[in-house]
Parts: sequence; structure tokens; C-alpha cells
Amino acid sequence: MPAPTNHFKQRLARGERVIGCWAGFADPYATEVLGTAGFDWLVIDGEHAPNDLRSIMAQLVALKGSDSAPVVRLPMGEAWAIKQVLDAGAQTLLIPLVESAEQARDLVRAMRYPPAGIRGAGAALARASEFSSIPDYVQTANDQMCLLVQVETRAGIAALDDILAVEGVDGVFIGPADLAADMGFPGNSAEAEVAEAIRDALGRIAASDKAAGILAVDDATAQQYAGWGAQFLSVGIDVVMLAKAARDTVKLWSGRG
Ligand SMILES: O=C(O)C(=O)C[C@H](O)[C@@H](O)CO
Repeated sequence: MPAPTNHFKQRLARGERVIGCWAGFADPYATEVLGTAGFDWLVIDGEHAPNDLRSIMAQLVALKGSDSAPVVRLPMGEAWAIKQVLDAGAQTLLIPLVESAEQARDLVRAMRYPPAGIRGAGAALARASEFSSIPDYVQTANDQMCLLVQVETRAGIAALDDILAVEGVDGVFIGPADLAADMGFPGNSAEAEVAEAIRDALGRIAASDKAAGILAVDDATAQQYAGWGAQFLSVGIDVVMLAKAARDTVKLWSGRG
């Protein structure tokens, strides 16, 4: 019995558009709720949500029966953190602030067992191997790894063609907020210069053998990004959804006192 098939990786490879959402409550109960909504993928955000290895693992467990594929974002692409989260059962990683092909190659290697990479062989006690119930996990896991790198600085954009040439990178995600900030327009990814950089980058990624990804928090922007070539498209953030719904409810009733 081989390592679990990464259906999300297969869908990207087939060129399917897949719609996702950010899971930012760092709580398995909230992520389990999201997992019933019908999203194709969910980002368990270890960069900007208060997650740690145990909360990430608890959310992987919560999504085990869901059709929503878990995508785990780490704070940075450190090999030791990648080793831990893969052993916890993650198969798709979103790694922020990638700015070179060398960095991308190092991430590919960190996600794979030797000789293709440097992932430590601890599967015997790992959730990923179902605690050794998958006897050939180490021999079959590499093929199920899905690496999504975030390009979200001017340096990353400049290195995009080189990053796109790296074997083992499955997708490139453009981070609009960080890119806008790095370009001198913090908080304004709709600024013409930033929007043009996003449009150009999504087009170049879509023309490559990688999947293009991005996040939008309003429908008009999401539609625009889809038209520019976004294939794995996140269309919301759970925390923002709840906060907005709560404020709208208060606004609705505040005038009815
Ligand atoms: O740069 C970006 O935009 C992203 O990487 C997404 C953000 O980190 C996400 O938290 C929404 O702001």
C-alpha cells in the first residue's frame, strides 16, 4: 500500500481550476467547518495565523474526511520545519518569500527522501505513514509531494523564469499584499504598477508547466485574477468572512434599537 495519492497535485497537473480559502483560526473545529463548505483546497496558514505544529496536525486530522485538500503554509521554507510538517501528514506545502531558483531547488529537496532529497527518514513513528501501517511509505512518498512557492517581492518576480524552470515545483503563488508592500504600495495591490506586475506574472506562470495561484478577498478581483491565468485561486479568508458578517449584523441592528 503506497503513500496516499495527492489528488490536489493531480488536479493541478491536469490544469483544473481549483477554488480555495484561507483557514486562519488555527483551530481544528473552525477548519472542519470550512471543510464541509465544498472548497477544493484550504490553506492551513502557519505564517500569519497563530499555528504551531500541533495545531497544524489537528487541522490535518479535521480535514481527513473532507473533499477539501489541505495546503499547509509554513512561516518560512526551513528544512527542519518541512520535515516535521510532512511527518505530521501534510503533502502540499505553500512556502512564502521564494526569491531564487536555488531556494526553490532546496525546497524540492527538503520535501523528498534521498537520493532525491534530504527529508529525514522518521516515517516509522509518523502520522504520514499512518504509524508504519503504510510499509512502503518512504519508497512512494516523494511522488505525492506538492510544492507551491510564493513569489511576492521584486526579487522573486525578477527570478520568476528561473523559478519556473525548477523541476519539482508544482505551482507558483503570487502574494499580492507582500508584493505591493515590496513595490512601495503597502496595502494597495490594486495600484496600477502592482496590478500589472501581477497580471504579467500570472500570465508567465500559466504559460509554463506550473500552476498559477493567488488570493483575492473580493469577487471582482478574484474574477480579474482568474482572467489573468490564476488556476489555484483562493477567494476568501475565514477570519475576514466572520468578522465582516459580525460587523454587518451589528450595523443592521444598531439602527433598530
Ligand atoms: O502576500 C500576500 O498577499 C499573501 O501571501 C497572502 C497573505 O499572506 C494573506 O494572509 C492575506 O493577506
